Amino acid sequence: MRRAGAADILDIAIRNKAFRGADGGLLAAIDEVAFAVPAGSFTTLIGPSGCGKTTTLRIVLGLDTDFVGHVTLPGATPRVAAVFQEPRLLPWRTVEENVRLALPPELEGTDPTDLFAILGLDTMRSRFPGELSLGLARRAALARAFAVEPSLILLDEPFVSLDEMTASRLRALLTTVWSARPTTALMVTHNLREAVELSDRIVFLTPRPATVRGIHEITTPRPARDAAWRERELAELDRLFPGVL
Ligand SMILES: Nc1ncnc2c1ncn2[C@@H]1O[C@H](COP(=O)(O)OP(=O)(O)OP(=O)(O)O)[C@@H](O)[C@H]1O
Repeated sequence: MRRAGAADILDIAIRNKAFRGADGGLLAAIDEVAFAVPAGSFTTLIGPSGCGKTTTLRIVLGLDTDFVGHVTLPGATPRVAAVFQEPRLLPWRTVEENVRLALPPELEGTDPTDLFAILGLDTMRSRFPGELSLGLARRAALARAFAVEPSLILLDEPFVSLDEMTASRLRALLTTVWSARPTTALMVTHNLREAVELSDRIVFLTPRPATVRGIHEITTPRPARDAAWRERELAELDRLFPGVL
């Protein structure tokens, strides 16, 4: 069951999610994953490979409705944007056209110049996706997601398969664009360093079938999260949640 509500938080309460295998048997993917993402916060979902993270995002997106539980989306008229591992840009459209085509009717004609500037895409507007590196294509996907002024943005491993320098630059750009256009955000990652750099809260999942192992709040302001702070935070998380590193 799925219902959209007027509350400003994202409320996820998945009580059970199973897949039917080719042999007809059931594979339990999620046992109980229940947590809230406060309005305007950045929450990260982290857990072992195959534990049910993408399944959770697909349920929140409404792409999978075959589960027990409920999801309440934030905003009086929820608008959800998603950024996937593959940028999923239309190859026959320019970067700017890709962004403009995603706009809902009420935002049609909105000038994306500021957004392109924040994301360092000013000179890429008339390029086609095939002319972009993976890092630039991911920036274009971020521009498209933020352009729709979402009440919720979902990010599924948006920095995976990038070299560390490109990923680090993209993380900084995400922080900048998210600060300029604050919205409720839920990201899935395998990378705990990335999670502590970006998040207000981290939700740790158990191996499949997923349950919430624990939730860690981070109150340190992002500009104060320097290398020394990050190492201390990671050590603390390893103490609280052994094996997460
Ligand atoms: N359509 C499907 N049919 C059958 N099983 C599926 C389907 N989608 C996912 N699964 C299984 O459900 C479990 C959870 O998958 P999911 O993709 O959500 O995990 P994940 O935590 O995102 O994994 P990863 O970290 O490797 O990306 C896995 O065992 C997966 O094989």
